[in-house]
Amino acid sequence: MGDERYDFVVASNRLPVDRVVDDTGASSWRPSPGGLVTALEPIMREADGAWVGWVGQPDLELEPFDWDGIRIVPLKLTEHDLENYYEGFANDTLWPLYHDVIAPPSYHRVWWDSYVSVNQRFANAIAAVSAPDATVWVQDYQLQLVPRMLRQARPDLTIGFFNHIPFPAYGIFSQLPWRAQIIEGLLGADVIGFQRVADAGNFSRAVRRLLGYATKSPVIEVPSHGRAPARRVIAKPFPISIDVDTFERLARSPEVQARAAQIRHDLGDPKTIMLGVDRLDYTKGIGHRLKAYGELLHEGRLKVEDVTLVQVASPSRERVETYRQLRDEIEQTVGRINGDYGTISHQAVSYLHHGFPREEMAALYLAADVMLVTALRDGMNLVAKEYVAARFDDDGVLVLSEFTGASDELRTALLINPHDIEGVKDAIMRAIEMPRAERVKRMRAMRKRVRENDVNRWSEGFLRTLAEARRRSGERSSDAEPEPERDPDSDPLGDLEWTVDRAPRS
Ligand SMILES: Nc1ncnc2c1ncn2[C@@H]1O[C@H](COP(=O)(O)OP(=O)(O)O[C@H]2O[C@H](CO)[C@@H](O)[C@H](O)[C@H]2O)[C@@H](O)[C@H]1O
Ligand SMILES: O=P(O)(O)OC[C@H](O)CO
Repeated sequence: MGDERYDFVVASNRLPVDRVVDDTGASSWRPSPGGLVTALEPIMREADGAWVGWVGQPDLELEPFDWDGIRIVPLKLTEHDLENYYEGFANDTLWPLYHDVIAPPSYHRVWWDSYVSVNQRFANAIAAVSAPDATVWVQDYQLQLVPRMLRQARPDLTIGFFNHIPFPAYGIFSQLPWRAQIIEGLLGADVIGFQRVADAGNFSRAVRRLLGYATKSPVIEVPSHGRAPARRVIAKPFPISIDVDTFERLARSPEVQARAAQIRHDLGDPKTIMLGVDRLDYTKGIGHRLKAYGELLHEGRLKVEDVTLVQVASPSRERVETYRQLRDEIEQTVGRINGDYGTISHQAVSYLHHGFPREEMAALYLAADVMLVTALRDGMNLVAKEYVAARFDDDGVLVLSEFTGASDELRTALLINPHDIEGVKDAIMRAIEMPRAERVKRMRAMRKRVRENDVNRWSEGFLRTLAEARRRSGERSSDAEPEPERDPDSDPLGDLEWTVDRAPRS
C-alpha cells in the first residue's frame, strides 16, 4: 500500500469513483453520481486527503492511486463480503430497520459476523493511511463499527461519523440483536452527525436505554473504562445539501434549456409534465405515487392528453430479492397504467430505468411542472433540493413527503403523507392548478433556503464541530443528566471489549 499518510481521510462503503471498462477491456474511472463526492471533493484537495472505499466490483484488488488530486485507497470486498456484509447486513437488515421497517428486516448471525469483519478491515485500512493526529470522516450505516475500532487502534485520531439515512425510534431499533454493539461502535466517534433533529434524538435515547450514559443534547458522556479516559461525544443534526451553484449553472446553460424544451416536445407537448426521480427503492414510495396518478386518470380528473408522468427509476441493489420484487411490481404497474390510459400519441407514464448525466437530470427538472417526491421514509432526499436549485425561473411545484429530511427545510412545498392516497391525489391536482403567482412565491422561499444551506455549509459545519469537539475532548461535563430512562431489562455491556464471539446468538 506504500507509506503515504494523510491528514484528512474519508471512508465510505463505495468510493467516489466508479471503474468503467470499455469494449476493448481498457478501464478508466469516472465520478460516482451523488452528493457526497461533490460535497467532499474541494475539502479533500485542500486538505491533502485520502478516500478509503470499495471499488464497486467483487474480488478486485487495486493499488492506491491519485484521481483528480485525491488519493484513492481501494478496499477489496469478496463475493462472500458482498453477499453477507453489503447485500445482507447493510441492505437487508439495517436499511429496512432504519427506514421504519417498511420492508421486514432479516437478522442473520452470519451477516453480522461479516459486517464486523468488513468494518474491521475498513478500520485497519484507515489506520494505515492516517497521519498522526489526522482527522477521519466515516460515512454512513455500512460502517457504524468503524469509529470504535479505529479509536482502539489509533486514539490520536479525530473521528467523525455521518449517518445519511434515518436513525429509527428506539421501539424499532431495539429489534436489532446487535443493538448495543452498534451504539458502542458509533460512540467511538467524537462527533456523530444525523440528517434530522429527530434522528439525533433517537440515537441519544438509544444510548441512554442501552448503556445508561448521561446525555444532554447534543452531548453524550462516555465514562472512562479501563485505560480509556472519559470522553464527550457530540450527536447532532447536520442536514446535508447539494452544490446549488453547479446545479443552477447547469440549468441556466442554453444547451440544458434547449434540451428541456426538446423533452417537452418529445413527450407530445402535454400541458403538464410531472417527474419522479428515485433509486428503485421501496423507501421512495414510487408505488404510492403511481397509485394516486392511476386513480386520477381512472376518475377522469386527469386526461392522458394533458399530463405525462416521467418516472426515472435508477437501478439499485439488483441482487437483493426485495429490490427484484419491487422492480417487477413497479414495472407491472407502469405497464397497466399505460395499457389502460395510453393512446398512440400519448403515454401516461414514461418510465426510464437507467442512469443519466447531470445535464440530462437538470433538463428533466427544468421541464417538469410538478416534481413528485413521495418517499415513505428518506434521510434527506437530494432530488427535492436539486429540483429547487435547478428552477432559476422560480417556477415549478414540489410535492414533498413529510417523511423526508428535506421537508424540515422546504416548508413551502406541498407537503403530503404518501400513505394518504386521497391526500396525494388532491396535492397533485392542487399543484397542476396552482396559479403562477403562488408557484413563484413558494419556489422563491424554497430557493432561498436551499441556497443558504448548501453542501459547503454542511461539510464546513460538520468539520468545524469536529475540530471543536476534539479540542474539548479532555474536559468532563458537569451538567449532563445522570442515566435517565434506564431500561431495567437491558444488558448494558459490563465489558466494553467485544468481538464476533460476543455477538448474541439469537
Ligand atoms: N437515474 C439517475 N441518473 C443519475 N443520477 C441519479 C439518477 N437517479 C438519482 N440520481 C441522483 O442520485 C442522488 C439520489 O440522492 P437521494 O438523496 O435522493 O437518495 P439516496 O437514497 O440515493 O441517498 C442517501 O443519501 C442521501 C445523501 O445523504 C440522502 O439524501 C438520502 O436520504 C439517502 O437515502 C441524487 O443526487 C440524484 O440526482
Ligand atoms: O448503491 P448503494 O447501496 O451504495 O446505496 C447508495 C445510497 O445512496 C445509500 O445511502
